[in-house]
Amino acid sequence: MGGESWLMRAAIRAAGYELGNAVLRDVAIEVGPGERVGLLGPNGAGKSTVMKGLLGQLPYWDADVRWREANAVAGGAMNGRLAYIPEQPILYERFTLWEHLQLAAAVCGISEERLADRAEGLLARFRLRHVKDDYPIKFSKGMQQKTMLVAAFLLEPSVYLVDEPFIGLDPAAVMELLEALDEERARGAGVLLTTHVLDSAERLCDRFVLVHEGGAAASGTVADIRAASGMPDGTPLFDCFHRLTRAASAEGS
Ligand SMILES: Nc1ncnc2c1ncn2[C@@H]1O[C@H](COP(=O)(O)OP(=O)(O)OP(=O)(O)O)[C@@H](O)[C@H]1O
Repeated sequence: MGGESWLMRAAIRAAGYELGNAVLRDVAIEVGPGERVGLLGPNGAGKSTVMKGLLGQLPYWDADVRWREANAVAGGAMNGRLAYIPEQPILYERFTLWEHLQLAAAVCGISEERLADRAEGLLARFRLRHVKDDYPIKFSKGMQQKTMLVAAFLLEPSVYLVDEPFIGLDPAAVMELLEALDEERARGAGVLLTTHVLDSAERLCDRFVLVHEGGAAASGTVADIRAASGMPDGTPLFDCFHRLTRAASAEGS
């Protein structure tokens, strides 16, 4: 995978929206070059909270996040390593699509030349070239999501954090997204994605972290998840997920 050698390891002790009030405890996530890791869990389990914490957007984040490079370990420094593709587009009313890309480039230290070089291809790929001087606030929801995709792919990060990629995009756009992610994986990027579409997750991801009621219910390959759920070989992830979340809810009640 592009000769890259690094590993992101996040050990989250506690995280939440008010200091001392944890909505998430004891969740560990690892992503390496070329890997696709699925962060799964029911509504309210804490998936978006993990993403926000990794991005430094949580008031309460007691976690140890390390990047292991070939021969060194770096703590915390996320700049330029992560790109976030949110489920709900984050857009500025007064900025055109091109200005959104200029802003993303400026924040991440990408030169105007690099922006011009890379953005045109991405706009063409996601079929947005004809609206690059229009205001995304007036776009359809799917076009707004694609605006977020272009901004993220522009950055060429180590890890893509992708929140629910299969909702809101049309099937062609989902294919384009998956192809673009595959090209980035070939470059050496990793992907951490959240989704409720478990059959797609099973097909696409190498490993999984299943969060439930603010904790890790299981993690590993699909075989590990099957073993943790006590289900036989060949059982779809969907059934393992239900077995595990029901068992955890029953224990908690
Ligand atoms: N801004 C916020 N302020 C306070 N609590 C929040 C906030 N956002 C989320 N929470 C709480 O944190 C917990 C985890 O929410 P989170 O959004 O991480 O879940 P999720 O797994 O992403 O759910 P979904 O699948 O519905 O998107 C929930 O109990 C939720 O109510």
